[in-house]
Amino acid sequence: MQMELHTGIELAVALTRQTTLPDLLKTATTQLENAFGLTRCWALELDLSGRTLHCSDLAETGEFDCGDFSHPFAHLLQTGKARELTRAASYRLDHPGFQSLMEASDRPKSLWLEPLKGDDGRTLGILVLCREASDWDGITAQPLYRGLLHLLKHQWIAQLQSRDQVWQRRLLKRSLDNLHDAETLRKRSETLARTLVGPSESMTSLRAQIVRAAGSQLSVLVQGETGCGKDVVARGIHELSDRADGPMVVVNCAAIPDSLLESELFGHTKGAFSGADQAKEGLLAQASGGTLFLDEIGDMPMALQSKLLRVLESRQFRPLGAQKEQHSDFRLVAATHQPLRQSIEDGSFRRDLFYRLSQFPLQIMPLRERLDDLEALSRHFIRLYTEREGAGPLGISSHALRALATYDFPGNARELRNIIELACLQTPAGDDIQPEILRLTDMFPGLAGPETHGAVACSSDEQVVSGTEDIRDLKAAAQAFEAAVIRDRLRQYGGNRAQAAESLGLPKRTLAHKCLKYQVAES
Ligand SMILES: Nc1ncnc2c1ncn2[C@@H]1O[C@H](COP(=O)(O)OP(=O)(O)OP(=O)(O)O)[C@@H](O)[C@H]1O
Repeated sequence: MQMELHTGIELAVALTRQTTLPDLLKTATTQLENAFGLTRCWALELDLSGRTLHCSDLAETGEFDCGDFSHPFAHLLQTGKARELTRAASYRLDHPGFQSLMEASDRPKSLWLEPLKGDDGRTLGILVLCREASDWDGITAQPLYRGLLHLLKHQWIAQLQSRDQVWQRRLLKRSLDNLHDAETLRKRSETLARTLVGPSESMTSLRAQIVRAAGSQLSVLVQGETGCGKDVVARGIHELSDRADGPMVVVNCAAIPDSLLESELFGHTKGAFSGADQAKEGLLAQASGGTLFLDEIGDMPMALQSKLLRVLESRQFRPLGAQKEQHSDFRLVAATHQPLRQSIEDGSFRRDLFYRLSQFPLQIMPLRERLDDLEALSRHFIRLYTEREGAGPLGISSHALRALATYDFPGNARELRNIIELACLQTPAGDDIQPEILRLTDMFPGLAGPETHGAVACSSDEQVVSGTEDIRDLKAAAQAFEAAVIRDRLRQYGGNRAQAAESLGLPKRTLAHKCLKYQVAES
């Protein structure tokens, strides 16, 4: 009796010391084997779904489907009653997992199958006791056996509960993290909405994408018609990124002559070419730690595209005339109003560079397709005007907003801004902008869409001459004519600037400049 008590206490201490369920089951089965002279003891654990018993000691075959009655455990779980199984009976069961359990137990003469349930009736699993004798009552009736089982069940439940708690804590943490992410996303989108204005669905979704893009290091390609806000988007990405304290270097690839673009980007050593009397750091190097914004990337010459691709792959580059390569840790944002896929087909843009640039593609819808943004944008531009000029109109009338909504804004938000600023100039401080002040069609008639083409916008000499009596401002009329011709020519060549420029006897860059100036969209 004394001995049994001593053994019982030792076993209990060993069981209560285990901190994981596998350790607990391992300790319990070893103790049962030692204390009762078993040849083997197995613990099978019921999984959370309650459909499968697992025996981790039987690596590959240790899974027992609770609905499969070709092994004895399904029946045992159903009845909930412990029972003996003889070696002879075991041969009749052809379940492969059960047969490997028998093999691993050296085919004992008798098995005792003991289902284990918690006090709440929840089934925990099964103990399988193996032995060369059939006298199970001699063991199962012992207080030590009953006591051990009781303690095992208690500890088993404690382990499951702590596993549940860990799981719950993890779930809670994950939900909190998600909530936190969503909250951060919402706050950043709100901040962005102060500079990238517009309540439309497409603007709201664009802001959310910008916040996501800003949180990554992926190269971003911003596409959209001229004047639709690509520059604002690029700045938003930089300012919301963890590089916000670093530089944002902006390069307009269309504005720098081809011959200079490479040395501007890569920099050069002293004497690298005639005229290079000073070494100059390139824009790639200046952008290190920050963001490099390559605007109008579609205008980058082919030879430079290959070099840029190499830089993007390694962030290494060699200034002109230099022996050594340099490293620059910049994040790239590129933008274009050109349909780059078309340029790839035409052979004027590298496909591999396109894919490198557009790891995170962003598309800005033209203003005419998101008229929901008109009012907010107009008020935003009025506010900017009054802040800058110190005075100006109070707002804009609903009639004026309706008038704006009838216009198709080929120059997008930039054109709206110009229209609003001109209207601000003509509206007395404290008044609202009225529709008659808005110069939607007469600033650049050629830009206002086919239905508003006036005489000046037509390309026929006769019509131009016949419309001259209306002209009050020769410079504006000449510009309008120029814009209309460019617009028509671009239409004729399906938006291909190179062909349009050639047909007008203009360098491509001059045409690009004029398109920017007159807000001429490609098609
Ligand atoms: N959603 C917007 N919210 C506030 N301002 C905007 C928005 N979109 C454009 N703007 C304003 O419109 C003008 C033109 O925008 P931006 O220069 O970003 O256009 P872009 O697409 O880069 O033009 P381009 O094709 O000529 O490079 C800027 O004054 C800019 O601040």
